[in-house]
Amino acid sequence: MPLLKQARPKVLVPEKLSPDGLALLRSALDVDERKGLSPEELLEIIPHYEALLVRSETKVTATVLQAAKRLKVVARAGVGVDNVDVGEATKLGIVVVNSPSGNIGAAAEHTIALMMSMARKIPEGCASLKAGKWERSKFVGVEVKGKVLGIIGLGKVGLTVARIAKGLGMTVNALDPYASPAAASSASVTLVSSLPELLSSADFLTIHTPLIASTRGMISDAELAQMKPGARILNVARGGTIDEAALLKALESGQLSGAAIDVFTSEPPDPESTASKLIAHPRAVVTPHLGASTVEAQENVSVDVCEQVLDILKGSLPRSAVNAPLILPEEYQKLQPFVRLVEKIGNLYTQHYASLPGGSMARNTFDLIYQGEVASINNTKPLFAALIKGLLAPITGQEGLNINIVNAELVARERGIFVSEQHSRDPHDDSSYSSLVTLIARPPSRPSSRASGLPEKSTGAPQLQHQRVISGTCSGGQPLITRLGRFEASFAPEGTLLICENYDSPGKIGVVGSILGREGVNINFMTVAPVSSKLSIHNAPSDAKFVKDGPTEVLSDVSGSGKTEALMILGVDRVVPQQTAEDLVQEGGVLSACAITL
Ligand SMILES: NC(=O)c1ccc[n+]([C@@H]2O[C@H](COP(=O)([O-])OP(=O)(O)OC[C@H]3O[C@@H](n4cnc5c(N)ncnc54)[C@H](O)[C@@H]3O)[C@@H](O)[C@H]2O)c1
Ligand SMILES: O=C(O)[C@H](O)COP(=O)(O)O
Repeated sequence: MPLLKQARPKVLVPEKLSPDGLALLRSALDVDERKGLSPEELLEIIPHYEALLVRSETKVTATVLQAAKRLKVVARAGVGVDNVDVGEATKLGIVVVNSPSGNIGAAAEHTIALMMSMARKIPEGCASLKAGKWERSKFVGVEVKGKVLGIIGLGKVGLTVARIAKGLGMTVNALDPYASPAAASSASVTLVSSLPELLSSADFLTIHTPLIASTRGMISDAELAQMKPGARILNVARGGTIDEAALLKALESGQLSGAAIDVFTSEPPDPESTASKLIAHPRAVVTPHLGASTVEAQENVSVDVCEQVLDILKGSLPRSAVNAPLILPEEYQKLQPFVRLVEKIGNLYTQHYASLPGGSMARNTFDLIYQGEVASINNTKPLFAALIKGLLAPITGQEGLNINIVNAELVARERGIFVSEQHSRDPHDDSSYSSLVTLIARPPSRPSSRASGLPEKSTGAPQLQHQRVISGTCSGGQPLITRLGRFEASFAPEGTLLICENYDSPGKIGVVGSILGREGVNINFMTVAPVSSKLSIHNAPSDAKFVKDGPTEVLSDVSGSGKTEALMILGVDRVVPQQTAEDLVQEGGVLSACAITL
């Protein structure tokens, strides 16, 4: 029989990307280069892809992201992610990565190239000569040496521009409320405290900020009027930071001697737009968003983001995620087994306790307690995300599967789930394990259960409600459940399990086995979990902790029957029908039977 070939993840590349990065992808993924897609075509094909690689042209809108059913990552081969709806991607659990430093040098050199071109009228001289003319006196320029360069945004590109400009003999002033004074001073840049101060001192003004609320339209009529008459302006950052109509007016009036622009509010500009009039102005030096267009920069950004795409599709964390927390690879290695454990604990919680009176989501406030070695992990975001995923996966289907460190907090907030994470390095009571993770569901307080509209039904057994606790550890890198409610357990949370609560009496196993056998359900393994003699959980809301409890008999006889209870956990080979679970209670005499799949 021919072997079924497993489908490889698919990557859509709708823009020109350097082949160096794409070559890395081809070993593991199907790379689909589809340049020139219309927005409608993109929307139509995006459901087939696990990854999308773009530059600044493709508009990755909320509609595109919502249509992308399998998308795990949007990779921006460059810096600016303003063409990606990062908020929507976060909601959907799609990681957005970029290449924050691959094209800094290219953008800075392009800025300097435009400044020199504008100062020395290179484009005009070149065009004139190509037109067969020899016009020398018409193209007299100015020198930059000894002039003042004003920089708005002293980030990676801004600082690189500043260093080159210093080398050209310029004085450099900068405005950036978040810039490091040490970095500015080491580049001999004077940080000024206000925009008017920067504008009035600059012979050349250059913008190197992202396009955000505080920078949109930051240079308009009023600001241009504050500049020295005859000053020159540059924008190699983002269209929209300078008001194009105001800039055109300032060029026409002669307030500005020149403008050098690489980026526009709409790209490519509409032929009827103000931007197109600006482009046509004789004292404007313009390029079609070429700041990052060097062979070197394109290789850098392509390799950078393609490596990250591979990481994400392998299940690791990328190094430059725009919407995910930074977790170092070595820390992640340590976390990984516990991520699986916590997800299993959450999943087990919902499936097991949802079958009890009151239902799982009657409780929405949890304590997640890390004890022993695991408590030394500081960045527990992946564990938090795993818990939310585990809790919700059994009741939300596809949405549950899409929960990850990108959107876990948002999802938890939207669903009103509160988790208090607690670290305790003190040795825990069960010292046979080096690490222990415990989930405790707090009983709903009266006002909040009313507010949530999910009142918990009384089971007539308040002690049971107080024992919604699951503990686990990692043994040989594999998850192991060590406590389920009042019972001291030891089972791997894998596959289909039947969890039966019963009185610990001879012959019970045989009865259960024969009922299951009658239904064609095979038992793979069985383990009995006695009532724990060691631990109990006190219901302290904010500082839940383990304490030694009273005499064992009190715990063993929570039902008040005088008999000893135990939990029987059976690993079975197929899903157990609800009717069979009911038969186990009716005919088999077990107290409760709950079938779960982990
Ligand atoms: N034209 C191109 O091809 C090209 C190439 C690379 C980068 N870029 C663009 O250049 C810009 C800068 O890139 P970067 O890598 O230096 O980014 P960066 O994040 O390193 O630097 C941006 C700086 O702007 C500062 N800033 C933010 N708001 C500000 C405000 N209101 N006033 C003053 N400063 C403010 C920040 O503090 C930061 O220091 C981005 O918009 C990027 O997309 C364009
Ligand atoms: O933000 C960036 O990295 C630049 O604007 C480059 O854009 P590009 O990849 O479309 O050239």
